[in-house]
Amino acid sequence: MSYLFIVNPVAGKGNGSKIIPIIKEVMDTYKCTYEIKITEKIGDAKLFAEEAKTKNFSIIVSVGGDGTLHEVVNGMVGGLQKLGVIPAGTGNDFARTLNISFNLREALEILAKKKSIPVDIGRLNGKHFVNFCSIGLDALIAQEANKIKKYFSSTYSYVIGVIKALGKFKSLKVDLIIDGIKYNEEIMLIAVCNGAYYGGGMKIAPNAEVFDGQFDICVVRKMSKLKLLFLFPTIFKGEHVKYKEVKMYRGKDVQIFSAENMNVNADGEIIDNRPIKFEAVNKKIEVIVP
Ligand SMILES: Nc1ncnc2c1ncn2[C@@H]1O[C@H](COP(=O)(O)OP(=O)(O)OP(=O)(O)O)[C@@H](O)[C@H]1O
Repeated sequence: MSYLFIVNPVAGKGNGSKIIPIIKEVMDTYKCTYEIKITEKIGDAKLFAEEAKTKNFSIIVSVGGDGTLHEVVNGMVGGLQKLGVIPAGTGNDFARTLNISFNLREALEILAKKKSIPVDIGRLNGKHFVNFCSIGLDALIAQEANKIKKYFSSTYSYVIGVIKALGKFKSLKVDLIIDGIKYNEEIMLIAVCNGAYYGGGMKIAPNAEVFDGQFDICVVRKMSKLKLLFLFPTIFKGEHVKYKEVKMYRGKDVQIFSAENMNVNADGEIIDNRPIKFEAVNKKIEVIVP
């Protein structure tokens, strides 16, 4: 049983590189065989995970944040290896959903114990995502937050992103089709969630389960920007669902059409993608969990 650690050294403002001696120490203690590969640029994590599919590794470990994990999963999907998640990024929302400890030594010990469960992932026009995808105000917030998140905490970057994006954003008219049922909506944002958290700990889909084969879909309908400012802090505890403008749906196939331009925020990375068609893929990846 051999581990491949794919380490993003710049994740979490440099957390990724600090963890390497701890990986060696814990893996040696548990007498595990392992290899460490360090990413140098965007795309490396996906490439390393893809290459590992034909090699003798049984567990591929993403050491970084949700962006690194997104790449690793896209590289390893279709292979036989299990996935390990070491939360060394700024947000680490998927690790939060899976209850993986943010204490790196504890997270490594979880890996060494090798207990695993099958989890769902999402597919967007042939590519995959682990945690969520969103459109609307949310994608604009991520764009703004990404510009500054190297310098500030993820929550602070997110809040600044909200304020900047609110200044620019106009609501979007969309056709939302969930499992064949069409809803005409005018929205501020739609989040299609596999996991419960996004944005560094915001509980956007409080009842989401990663093994039910379905997405939890959060639709925030058109509202005044002032009201939205009051709504945002309530997402941290999942209390936004009490607002009448917030509607939660559940479904396996989700399509979104709009005459207007839509960017998609996929696990925190912005992609321009049309048509937008999400598909929940049930129990696609075996993940090491506590
Ligand atoms: N050596 C590198 N130099 C610069 N960027 C890199 C390097 N290796 C990987 N990357 C890119 O860094 C980006 C950010 O990584 P990641 O999302 O894992 O960390 P984070 O932003 O700190 O965490 P989170 O997404 O949980 O907030 C990813 O898009 C990844 O492709």
